[in-house]
Amino acid sequence: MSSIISTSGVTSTVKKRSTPLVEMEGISKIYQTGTIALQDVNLRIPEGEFVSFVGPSGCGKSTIFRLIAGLGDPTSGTMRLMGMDPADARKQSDISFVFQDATLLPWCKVIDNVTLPMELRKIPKQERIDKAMHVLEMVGLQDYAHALPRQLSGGMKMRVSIARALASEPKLLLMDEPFGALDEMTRQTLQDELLGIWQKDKKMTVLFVTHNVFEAVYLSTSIVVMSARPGKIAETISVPVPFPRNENFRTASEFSQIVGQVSDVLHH
Ligand SMILES: Nc1ncnc2c1ncn2[C@@H]1O[C@H](COP(=O)(O)OP(=O)(O)OP(=O)(O)O)[C@@H](O)[C@H]1O
Repeated sequence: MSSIISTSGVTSTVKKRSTPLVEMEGISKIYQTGTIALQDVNLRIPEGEFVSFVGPSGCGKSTIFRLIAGLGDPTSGTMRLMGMDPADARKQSDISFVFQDATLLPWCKVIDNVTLPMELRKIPKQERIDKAMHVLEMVGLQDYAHALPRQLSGGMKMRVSIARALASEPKLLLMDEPFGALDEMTRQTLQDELLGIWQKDKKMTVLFVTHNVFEAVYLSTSIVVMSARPGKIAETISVPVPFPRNENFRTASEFSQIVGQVSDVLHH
């Protein structure tokens, strides 16, 4: 089991020898308003991990994602993606985003929503349709390719959003509270589907923001627990439980023990 990462000043063991997919060293971000969103963040995430970020509102989770995606620069510190300068890495490989709001274009059919980013990147029409149908099948929506978003439930809309993100075969998938607006049953179904997709493609790394500690423990190989004002990594907790995980894990003593461990760090 590879593990990650570090907390401010303390770097934990990285058993995997390959270049980390995401590497942050002494990253700070101060917005123009003077808010110190991140202070001295050190992070090393090997390829193929599923890492969740939890922490109080405003601790800088989305800021970390924005820096990785290139939506703004750090105030200080160094960052490398896939062992490269971030701008070069972003040109070479895809980084996809999924947000809490599925952000589908309401007047476009499901398939057109999924193919749109590929169209913008000038991928030939037949190729983008083939890829879109493939990812829609992965999320079980192949029969809804020609439906409009308003004909779908909240969970189905999120599946379309995930399919759209997967269509470009990203090396890195950033998910910012994707299941936050869904009911518990739908959320759990989508968690299992997402894990199934991630396991099929061992090279895709997923970074996942959630406020739900149970969700973080169920999904992740490691959990980055953050603290606020200023935003820092309080601790990184490994979840050394093999995949595939299923309902039995949710009721296992190991599960509640790790939930307790994460909650303890969150509340201190
Ligand atoms: N564009 C911005 N300009 C100024 N301050 C900002 C900006 N974006 C975020 N902040 C501030 O930076 C801090 C970190 O915000 P961020 O959105 O990264 O936190 P978060 O952990 O994702 O929060 P939440 O869990 O509520 O989504 C907050 O205090 C926020 O108000």
